[in-house]
Amino acid sequence: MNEARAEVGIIGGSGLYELAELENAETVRVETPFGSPSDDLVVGRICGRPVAFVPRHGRGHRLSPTEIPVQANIYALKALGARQIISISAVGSLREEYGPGSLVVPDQIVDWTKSGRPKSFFGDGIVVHASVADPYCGRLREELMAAAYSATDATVHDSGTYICIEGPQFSTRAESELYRLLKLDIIGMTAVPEAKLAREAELCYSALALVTDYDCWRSGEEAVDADLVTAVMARNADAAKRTIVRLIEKLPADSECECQTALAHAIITDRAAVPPIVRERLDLLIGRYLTG
Ligand SMILES: CSC[C@H]1O[C@H](OP(=O)(O)O)[C@H](O)[C@@H]1O
Ligand SMILES: Nc1ncnc2[nH]cnc12
Repeated sequence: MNEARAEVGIIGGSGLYELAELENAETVRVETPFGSPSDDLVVGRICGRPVAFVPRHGRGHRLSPTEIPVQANIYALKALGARQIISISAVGSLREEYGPGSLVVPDQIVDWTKSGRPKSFFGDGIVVHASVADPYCGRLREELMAAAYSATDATVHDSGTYICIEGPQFSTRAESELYRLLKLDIIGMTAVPEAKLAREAELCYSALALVTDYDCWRSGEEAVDADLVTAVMARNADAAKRTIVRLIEKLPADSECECQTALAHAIITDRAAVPPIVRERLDLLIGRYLTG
């Protein structure tokens, strides 16, 4: 296993494929029992704190939301030592008040994915039922909001439900209207299974969502397309980067959190029945719960 080289992991989304703020940056290739991450990771320092970065779609945006090796990305960040993850995403808005250019720190997720993306590290002889009632870390959300307020002039929304669709197509107008009727706030294609796997890996996980568009529900507005998302992200990526730097600058060094014991009451399988090969594969994630 790799040495602990990161405290914080950053997952970059559409429009955020590099993090120039990382000092003494070094590229590292990490292999995991769940395959290769989206791309090489970069480890370095921000405000003296060790940080690892991975672009979830790969450099050059080669991976569709369905193709992202999310298990490998989360596992690789944990293997490098990260205990907290900040996810950066472009999202569409389903509400008038969440205008393009604003930032949202979501607090809930609705999973509307359909392809059967791998959503758990577990199975093959071990059953783990983690709670994702609150899929984002409350403590890290507070830190992230404070950082966004103080480091940017953008409007920051302190809550929002993110509906994760399968993609890669954007929604139909009827779908977009349906999501609005359901009182959902923002829409994207990547929060699932990322948030769920971070919880299974007992990592604190919070997201900074950058609103790029009004999807296709708003009359008088062009329906979203990829070029629009890219253009708005190009204008707003700096706000995300400033927020990350401020967050890391202020982040307490010893943040104890319940996310870090999320599986303490989640493993239902008789420990004696867990196959040795599964034990070995999951050692980094749950080895401490399988001893004895
Ligand atoms: C480029 S538009 C659609 C694309 O953007 C969002 O990605 P991410 O969450 O990684 O910023 C959305 O989920 C889609 O993957
Ligand atoms: N309208 C939208 N739908 C899904 N994903 C998005 N990412 C950015 N805008 C989006």
